[in-house]
Amino acid sequence: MPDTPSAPAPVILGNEPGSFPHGVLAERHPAIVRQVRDAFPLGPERRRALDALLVSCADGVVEPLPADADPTGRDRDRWARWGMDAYAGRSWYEVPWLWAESHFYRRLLDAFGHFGPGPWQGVDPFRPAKLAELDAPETDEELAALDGLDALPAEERTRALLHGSLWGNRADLGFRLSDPGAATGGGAEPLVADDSATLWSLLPAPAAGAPRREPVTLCLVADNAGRELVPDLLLVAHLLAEGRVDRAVLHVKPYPYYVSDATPADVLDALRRLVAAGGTAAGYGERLWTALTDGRVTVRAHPFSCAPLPYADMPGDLREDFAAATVTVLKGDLNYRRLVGDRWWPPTTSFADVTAYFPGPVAALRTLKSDVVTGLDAGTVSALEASGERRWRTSGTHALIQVRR
Ligand SMILES: O=P(O)(O)OC[C@H]1O[C@](O)(CO)[C@@H](O)[C@@H]1O
Repeated sequence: MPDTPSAPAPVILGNEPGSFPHGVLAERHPAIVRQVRDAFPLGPERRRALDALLVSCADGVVEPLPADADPTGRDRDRWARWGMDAYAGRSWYEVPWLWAESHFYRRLLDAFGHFGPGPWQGVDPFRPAKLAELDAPETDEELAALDGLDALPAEERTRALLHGSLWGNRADLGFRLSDPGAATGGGAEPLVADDSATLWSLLPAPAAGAPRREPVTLCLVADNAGRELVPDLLLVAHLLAEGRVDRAVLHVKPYPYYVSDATPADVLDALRRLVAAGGTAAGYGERLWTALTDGRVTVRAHPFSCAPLPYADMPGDLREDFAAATVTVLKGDLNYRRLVGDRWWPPTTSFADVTAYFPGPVAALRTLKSDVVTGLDAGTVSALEASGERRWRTSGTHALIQVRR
């Protein structure tokens, strides 16, 4: 029996040296700043801004967004609503870890000049790494392997594409920065929760000759670009082709975020990659291209997708989007943190209870890359604890499929 929480668990902070969140703030963030600094021929002003961010990461406090951080002024208002007034002046390590990480990326883009005006306005500082991943031989191999799918029975093909999308979440560039081995470990890794049968009960394959039913809409809240987004797109194309889904809304980030998170530009890159791949992959790519042009698939980049807050705080228009979907599938670790709240839940806490606020059926497809987890049964937790694998929560070697109808 899952445990119903009697009160919210403590929010995860990054203030404990030696903990995973502390390492992200103290080590990963400076490494990301240096990577961006080295990847572009930035002028002195931008380099100074990035160096100032490095100093701030080491021992600084959260500062209000400067007046020139956002030419439209709208983003400053948003950050005010998202907690800036409460957190400005406090240490990066003492505010919620989710907030600190999310805000770091906003500051990094600022320092880089992404919000302009200037030559780097609109440029994605992570694009070189994203494109390298999309062009890697491993991507060719993964796409060529799709040719073998046609021989599989329909249900196995669907399962293979779901698992491709799930484990594609291990391909996360920010993750690899500090743990290069983690994303490449071979072999099928164990699922710690698998509600895929519930997912398919929400998206059944239409039986031949069955009466027309209500249109089925899938909301897919994407995570990383490149080798995660490609299998996400394949899954969407497949569900459309099978008639399990009539329409799909793909949510991506409005600006570069958490190194490899997908933006609209990344959707185009991935789609072009599919279409150019030939074979079965190109067939999926072309189907998706058509579905985008006829409106069955739409792409949305909502500002809240880059908010430093849990989905429980989502605004009304986004709530309506999710409420209109037959099911919303959230990809990846960060979306999971935002879905269940980035808290020290006991792992057996009921997933259904902590997502009860979500405006409709919701599914999480996630590899475990941070401490938060819910919805595990007690036996699974004991087995994980007994396995001697200290980092099962954070190493990306385990995954889950959780669904709340
Ligand atoms: O790409 P994903 O699966 O959302 O994972 C990103 C994860 O990486 C981190 O930045 C560090 O692990 C987490 O904060 C975040 O949850």
